[in-house]
Amino acid sequence: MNVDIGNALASVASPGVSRASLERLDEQVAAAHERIERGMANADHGYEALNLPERTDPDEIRAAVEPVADADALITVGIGGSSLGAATIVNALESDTETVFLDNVDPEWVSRRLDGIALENAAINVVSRSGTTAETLANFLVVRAAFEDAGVDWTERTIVTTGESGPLRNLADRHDLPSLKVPDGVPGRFSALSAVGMVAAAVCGHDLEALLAGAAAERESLSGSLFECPAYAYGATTYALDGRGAGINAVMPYAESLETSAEWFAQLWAESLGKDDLGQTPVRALGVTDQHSQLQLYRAGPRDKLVTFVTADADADRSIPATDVEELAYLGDATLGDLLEAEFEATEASLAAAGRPNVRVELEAVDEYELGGFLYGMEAACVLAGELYGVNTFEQPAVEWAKKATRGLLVGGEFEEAEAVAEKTELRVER
Ligand SMILES: O=P(O)(O)OC[C@H]1O[C@H](O)[C@H](O)[C@@H](O)[C@@H]1O
Repeated sequence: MNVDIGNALASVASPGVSRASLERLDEQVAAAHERIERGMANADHGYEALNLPERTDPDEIRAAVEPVADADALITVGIGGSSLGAATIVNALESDTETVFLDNVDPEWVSRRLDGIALENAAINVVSRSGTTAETLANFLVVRAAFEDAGVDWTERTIVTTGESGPLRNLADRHDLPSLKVPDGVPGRFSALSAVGMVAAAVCGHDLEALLAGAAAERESLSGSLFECPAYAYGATTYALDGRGAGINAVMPYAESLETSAEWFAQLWAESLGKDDLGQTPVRALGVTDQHSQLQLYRAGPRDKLVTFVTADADADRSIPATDVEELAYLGDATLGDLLEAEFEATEASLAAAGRPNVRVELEAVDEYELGGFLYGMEAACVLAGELYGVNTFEQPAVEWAKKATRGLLVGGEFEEAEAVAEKTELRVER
């Protein structure tokens, strides 16, 4: 990936960061890079994620999915980092395999998605690092029962990706299911370039080697200077802008195929950096659609946000038919791709003209190689930002309270968190 941070400079935007400030910040980037390189060399927890291009074995993944390589449909059961990386890759690329990601427990939605799939030749990709995540286990039990009700042997259609122990590992062992191990030392949100994110890609027939090659190329670009490394340029610029008031980062891909990547980025950024009262709030947006939705706020609302445009050269285009409607004649000489490109450039310039900081992240295409580079690059940007914030990038203790409250509400027992639910302060306004 390449980045263009020109519209984040103080000469363009407020808040903005001066080139001199970036040059001073570059000294911290160099020190952070040394820590990152050390962490990678030692395979330390979290930093190990940046070793995945060398650690992930595509042959091992393909061998595990071989029994279901012919699947017409793939149901991925996981949540958070155990779903979003896979969904980003699969939703970005074309495949004949119908894919469903069950990462919520909304009963109507789960039923509608399941009822819409012919289970006879479908496969189940169940993913959970801990093997204990309530939503994933609940959905897996529901999906398994649906297979049984359809008379389909789920044990012949299920791939498990989980840790060395836990309920899912026990299930895989008990039924001798094809299984893969989540990589040690890699938090879920950083695991897209491992079996966690790539089993789904393998079933869909995507090029795993190209994904990893793109990531490896991004790995090679990591250097001690933000002026030489796109990932660090992005991580350092977002950190500097947050420190100057841009506490919100709206990620706005100009490609429908990259919409899910904004959801993946939101977890990566929020769960890694949202600690110690610090962190930048990711907002998911989509170009051109949000030009007719959120752009008003981005251009004329509070000066508290950065817009991250993600662009990719599309390989397919489509002409806009000529029309005799005079007001629309200007469209008839263009293609949809021309219109999308013009709208992106106009929106980018519109924000710059209003002094609103924005950054461009450029992919040369939406293909496995570029996707691998983007996933790796944003992960490296996040690791760098975490070093600059001085937070523990790789843990997420704040998500545990709600889990305990949920357990307490469902099973009772000694969960003070559940008692807090009963003590909610109310001020109801009813029709
Ligand atoms: O992979 P699992 O153990 O099922 O965890 C799935 C997700 O839930 C956890 O609560 C964390 O918030 C995420 O970082 C993680 O990716």
